[in-house]
Amino acid sequence: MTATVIDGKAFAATVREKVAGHVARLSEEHGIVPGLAVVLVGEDPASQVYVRSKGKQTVAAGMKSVERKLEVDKSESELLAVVEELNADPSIHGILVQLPLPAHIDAEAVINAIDPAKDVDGFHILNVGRLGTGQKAMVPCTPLGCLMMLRDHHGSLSGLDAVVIGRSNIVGKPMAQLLLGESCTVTIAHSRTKDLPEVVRRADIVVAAVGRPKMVTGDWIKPGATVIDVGINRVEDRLVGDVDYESCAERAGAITPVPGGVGPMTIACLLANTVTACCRANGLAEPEGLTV
Ligand SMILES: NC(=O)C1=CN([C@@H]2O[C@H](COP(=O)(O)OP(=O)(O)OC[C@H]3O[C@@H](n4cnc5c(N)ncnc54)[C@H](OP(=O)(O)O)[C@@H]3O)[C@@H](O)[C@H]2O)C=CC1
Ligand SMILES: Nc1nc(=O)c2c([nH]1)NC[C@@H]1CN(c3ccc(C(=O)N[C@@H](CCC(=O)O)C(=O)O)cc3)C=[N+]21
Repeated sequence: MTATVIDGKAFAATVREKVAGHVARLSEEHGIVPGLAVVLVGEDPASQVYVRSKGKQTVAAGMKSVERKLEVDKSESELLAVVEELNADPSIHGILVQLPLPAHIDAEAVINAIDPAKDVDGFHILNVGRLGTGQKAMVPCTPLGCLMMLRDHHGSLSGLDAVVIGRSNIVGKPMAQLLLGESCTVTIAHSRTKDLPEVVRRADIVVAAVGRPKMVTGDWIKPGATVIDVGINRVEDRLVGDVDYESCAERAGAITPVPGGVGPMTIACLLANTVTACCRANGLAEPEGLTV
């Protein structure tokens, strides 16, 4: 079998088009412009690329984009002061603090200082709890993007066996919650999982979020399974996923490429979450098709 390629880049363009449509309506009917603020501490080159790309796409969708850059040696309280300022700014509906933060800053404290209504990353403890209990939450962008692609490909996910490799707070755990919400039978695998290949072989849906280039190989994949590759690894100046694309594409029913898969969907969902947050903040009906 040769897998269907799930084109995240094209899908993301359709999400951004929907976002732009909602933004235009907000502006025409209510005079409201959604605003997204991205805060970057330090000068990590990869982070700079993402932040620039987020800013450009935010503006292209008709929204306001604010970038706040802090030098790498700024203190936690200086960063918290920036977060407080953005929390209080009525023109800002979404706040994203780019991770990872330098080691001298307590990332958890910073995330939980963001107004949960503006937490477009969905990392605030209140949004994590809401997602876990099935209440209306801000949903983390990467898992949200993965779920949109899975729903589009499968329709119903009910009863499918899903294996999520990775248990981070930003990808693995919220991904597992979303799949559980879709009535999948969910297994979360991690570095202590015994016989990972055998666990993955049971899966109808595999989501790899590990950070190890090409770790998942074709012989782990149940024929016809859907493989979602979250991994972004820079190897000799090339981007490589956590999935060995060539061997997995031979067995899978569908697969996302890297680049051009989950990455573009993550940014599109960030824009979508900003519009959702803006509508909620203004007591307006939630735009359809932008969240779960
Ligand atoms: N496309 C996108 O938009 C995004 C991509 N990413 C990418 O996704 C990947 C994962 O990111 P993130 O979740 O932040 O990473 P983390 O490093 O926070 O988590 C990695 C997870 O993988 C597990 N793991 C590590 N080694 C193995 C192994 N040999 N076998 C099984 N599990 C293992 C770890 O297990 P344990 O908990 O036991 O240590 C951990 O749970 C990275 O490549 C990152 O760059 C991340 C965010 C967004
Ligand atoms: N608070 C916070 N929220 C995040 O969502 C967050 C973060 N911090 N820190 C870093 C990770 C990583 N991440 C990516 C976003 C887009 C691409 C993306 O667009 N990738 C393109 C390629 C980009 C390139 O060429 O470098 C692709 O896969 O096709 C990748 C990775 C968001 N993250």
